[in-house]
Amino acid sequence: MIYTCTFAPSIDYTAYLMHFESGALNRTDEVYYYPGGKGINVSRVLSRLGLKSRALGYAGGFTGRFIEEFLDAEGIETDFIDTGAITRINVKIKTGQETELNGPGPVLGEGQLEQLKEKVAAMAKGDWFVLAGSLPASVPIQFFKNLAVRCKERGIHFVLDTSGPALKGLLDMEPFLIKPNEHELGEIFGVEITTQAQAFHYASLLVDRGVEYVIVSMGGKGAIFASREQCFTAQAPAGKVVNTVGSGDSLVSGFIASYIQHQDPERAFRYGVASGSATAFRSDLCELADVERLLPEVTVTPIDKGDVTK
Ligand SMILES: Nc1ncnc2c1ncn2[C@@H]1O[C@H](COP(=O)(O)OP(=O)(O)OP(=O)(O)O)[C@@H](O)[C@H]1O
Ligand SMILES: O=P(O)(O)OC[C@@]1(O)O[C@H](CO)[C@@H](O)[C@@H]1O
Repeated sequence: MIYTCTFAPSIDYTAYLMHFESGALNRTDEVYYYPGGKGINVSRVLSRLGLKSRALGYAGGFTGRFIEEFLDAEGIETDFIDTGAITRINVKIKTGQETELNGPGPVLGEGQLEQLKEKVAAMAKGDWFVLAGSLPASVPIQFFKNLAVRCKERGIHFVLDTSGPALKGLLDMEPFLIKPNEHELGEIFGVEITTQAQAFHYASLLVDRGVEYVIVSMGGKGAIFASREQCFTAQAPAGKVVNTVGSGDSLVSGFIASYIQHQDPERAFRYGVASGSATAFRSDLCELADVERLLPEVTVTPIDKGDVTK
């Protein structure tokens, strides 16, 4: 079973308008309400790619109910722990440029953390635990480390897609896959990363620290893949960008979906990049047909590890 875990889900209130002026009354043209949060996006894309998953995490209030009902209507199993508070609404403003306003995550007590621990304890060898999205700063990093240790001990694939101090704090837990974007990777090392060569250099340092697969997503510039054995670059296909929210999560889903079927990292990487771009070219997340159509347009090139320089 694939379990996704979103500590801070959201409703993504996505508004399209021609111009946005800060400090003025703006009226929107079209609006959409999507269930959001990185783990939830991973579950939604997996479902579109034909894979079952169970969405874990924390939700509450009328917004939490909206998310559960939406996922239920899409046939996605949920098992959220009640926060007793209203789950955040994140505002995504689309004017050609993309502006985001993300709310704070929930405040959690020990009992609520214990409940998640029990769910992870019940997972079995070969399962996947995808911990994605921001993690509340109030939860001690040791809590997440313990979850990662549990995954390692039980042969559960631990996929980590978070940012900031939580990402930095969990790198040494030997996750199976991490997928920072170029900014998140730069944050780990306190540098700015703009080229694939730089991304390779720093991704390789993470592989040396024990991460099995590192994918660095770079928006329209594509992505890079690094592991102990192989390195690849991928060029993203060209297309009309509509909404890139969730494109990174779609990359993670596409990778997992293909990897489960073929255990081939290169093939999974290509499928992941096609999934990421397919989402960038739609208002909501990608559908299987979009991914299959874009797949031949993704160029994956092997890189000699010896050629990886800054
Ligand atoms: N402008 C674009 N054109 C083509 N493909 C894109 C574009 N932006 C994103 N993608 C695709 O989506 C993948 C992930 O994008 P990105 O690096 O923006 O992820 P991210 O920052 O983690 O996104 P999010 O956090 O919103 O999910 C890229 O590797 C690429 O395949
Ligand atoms: O605030 P976080 O948890 O870092 O990111 C949350 C978020 O921006 O990420 C998803 C896209 O990846 C959106 O659905 C959601 O609104």
